[in-house]
Amino acid sequence: MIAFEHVGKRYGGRFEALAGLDFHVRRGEMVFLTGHSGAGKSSLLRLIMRLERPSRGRVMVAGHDIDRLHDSQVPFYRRQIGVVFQDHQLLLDRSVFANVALPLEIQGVEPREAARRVRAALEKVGLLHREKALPIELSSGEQQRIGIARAVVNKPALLLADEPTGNLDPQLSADIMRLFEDFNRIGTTVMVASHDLALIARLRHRVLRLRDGRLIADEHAHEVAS
Ligand SMILES: Nc1ncnc2c1ncn2[C@@H]1O[C@H](COP(=O)(O)OP(=O)(O)OP(=O)(O)O)[C@@H](O)[C@H]1O
Repeated sequence: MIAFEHVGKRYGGRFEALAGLDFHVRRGEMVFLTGHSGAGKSSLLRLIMRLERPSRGRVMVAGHDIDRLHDSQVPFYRRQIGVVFQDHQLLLDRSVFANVALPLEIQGVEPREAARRVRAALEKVGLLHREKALPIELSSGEQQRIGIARAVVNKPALLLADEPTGNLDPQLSADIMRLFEDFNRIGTTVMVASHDLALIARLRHRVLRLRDGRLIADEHAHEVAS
């Protein structure tokens, strides 16, 4: 699903945020990405989303070198990736329903079909009963669930999350990670950047560890546990 081949990223021509990255993520895998602040986790995710382009090497997603996508193909490409941010980035003056519907609205999905898909996504994150609420009326854990519903409403093959539990207490963080596991179980490839080492260790998935822009460990569940 994802292949990094000797990938490097420089910002402003001098600073190397990522260097010599080589790894593969198989379709259907769930992977954590960890490392200190500034290690390059967000940069790596931004390369996959093609919000940034590599200074070196190739980023392959679903068999395509995404650097070779024509500008006109990029919006279509991005729509196939669900993205969850730490601060969920919900529109505060729109209902829960409208927030989750937004990606479908942008694509021009027919309203009845969109409503069906929005409700299915809300049901998966356990918040169908809050569809009329405004984001401000929800707890931070619930807001993050809405962010996840919006990310999956398109049924993306790939789900990326950048510190999705950054602001949540341990119990809510575990609940959110369990949701990612649910989507992974139904076939979605999931990559979650997180610095919550205790939680990551408990969940027993593969862990890619970055330090100063380099991959210093690629640990599979059995190695993490031992
Ligand atoms: N657009 C940019 N221009 C210049 N430097 C950048 C840019 N984006 C990131 N960097 C730098 O690249 C390095 C990696 O940053 P990145 O945000 O990818 O790390 P991170 O592991 O996600 O950190 P954090 O957990 O703090 O978000 C940092 O030193 C950062 O300052």
